[in-house]
Order: sequence, then C-alpha cells, then structure tokens
Amino acid sequence: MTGGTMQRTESLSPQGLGAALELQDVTYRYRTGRGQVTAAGLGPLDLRVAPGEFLCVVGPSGSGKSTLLNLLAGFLRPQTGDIRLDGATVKGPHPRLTLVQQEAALFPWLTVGGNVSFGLRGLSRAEQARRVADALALVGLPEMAGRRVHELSGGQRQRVSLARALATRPGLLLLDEPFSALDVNTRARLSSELLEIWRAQGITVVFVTHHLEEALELGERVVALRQGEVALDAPTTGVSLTDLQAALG
Ligand SMILES: Nc1ncnc2c1ncn2[C@@H]1O[C@H](COP(=O)(O)OP(=O)(O)OP(=O)(O)O)[C@@H](O)[C@H]1O
Repeated sequence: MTGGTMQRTESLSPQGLGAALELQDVTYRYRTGRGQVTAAGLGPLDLRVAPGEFLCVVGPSGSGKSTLLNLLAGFLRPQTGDIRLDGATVKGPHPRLTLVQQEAALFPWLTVGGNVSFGLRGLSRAEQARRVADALALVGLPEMAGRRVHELSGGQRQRVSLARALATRPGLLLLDEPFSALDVNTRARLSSELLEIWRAQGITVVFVTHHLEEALELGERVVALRQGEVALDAPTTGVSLTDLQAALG
C-alpha cells in the first residue's frame, strides 16, 4: 500500500457515507472455452481505498481495468484473495456499492424518475420520491423526473445514470469510463459536477479511465495497471503525466 491513503479522513462528509475497500492478494484469470486457465486477467493485487477517497485507475486496453471493476462490483469472484467492503467480504453484488458504466443503460420504457427509483424498490413511496428528487437535484436535473429517456441528450442520460446510482446512497461508487462517449465540454462539466457531488457526499469513488490527464485532474490518487498488475500507485499531487506514461511503458 502506498501514500497515506488510510489517513485521509478529512474528505469524509458529516454523513460519512464512504466505505472502506480492501483487496488482499486478489487474482483473477480467465479460462478458455475448454476450461484452461489463461495468463489474462488481474493480479495478484493488494489495494486499499480509504473511506471517502477518490481513486482513479488507468491503464492501456487489456490491462485489467474492467476485470478489476467487475471484481469490485461482485460480478466476478476472485480465484485467490479477498475483497472486503467495510471489513466484510464481497460475495456478489452489494447494496453498498454501485457501478456506472460507459453508456447509460437506462430503461427506455420508464420515465427519468422511474429509472432513478429502479433500485429503490422496497423503500416506501415517500422515501423513493425523496431520494429521486434529491438525486436528480444533485446531478442538475431537478425538474426532469417526468421526462422520457428518449428525449434526453447523451450528457443528460449519463446524469440520470449517475442519479440512479446516487439514489441508492452507495458507500462505494464505481465508474467505468462514465464520460468517454460525451463531447469534451459536456465531459468537463460532468467531471466537475462529479467532484462536487463527491465532496458533498463523502462517497468512496473508484473511477476507471483511459485518459491519464483526466485521472490526474479528478483523482486524489492514481493507480496505473499494466498487464494486470499495479505499475504505479501514488497521490496525484506527486505524479506528473510523464511519470504515468513512463509507468505504463
Ligand atoms: N471474457 C474474457 N475471456 C478471456 N479473456 C478476457 C476476458 N475478458 C478480458 N479478458 C482478458 O483479460 C485481460 C484484461 O482485460 P480487461 O477487459 O480487464 O482490460 P481493460 O483494461 O478493461 O481493457 P479495455 O480498456 O480495452 O476495456 C486482457 O488480456 C483481456 O484480453
């Protein structure tokens, strides 16, 4: 583990939503159709992310970023080691964490509000309505609950996708290239909005991106993956673009 990340308690909001994440000796190797283990995958990986920390993960295509996110989200189970969220092993999709993907996967037959409340079944109608309103306000779409998804721009769809994730009040927000399909200006606006939300909510964030500059601008800390292993893990204040490029080879 590097750089004092577990001491960063000052970014915790009073709500203290952020979860602690810990990966210990995690490996995952893909198998061929015949069940033979390949060299492709991830690990062995040790990583700790402190409550309320904003970690960016970068790496070239095939370096293991999606594998890492799928492991963190509980969609894949590690073949060795342990992934713990607030001390408890992640054994599958977990209510304290949520994943926002590159393309907003919204249900076209539901309204914006219906999409945002989708993960809130089981809560009272009043609580669902409150959370939908709060989440849409957080992403800057306060009046959009009744709108149809097909009426939205790409940036608005991604905002709704983020609102849907935030409405579940996650402790850990996983983001997989969430803005890469958007134009440069929308991307910059959404990035700064995400930072504001993170500061206000104190959520732990793991943000995967191809863009090294984006990682350095957004994250408090950056992990660079290369062929499934950590090539660099450091606070972004102490890393230059050249350092990152050099680490990735
Ligand atoms: N379903 C799969 N079966 C076999 N190998 C896989 C599978 N998915 C990924 N891999 C391999 O595992 C390694 C890591 O892939 P992964 O998708 O995690 O990389 P990535 O960094 O997310 O790439 P990209 O940026 O292109 O999405 C690569 O060598 C890839 O070819």
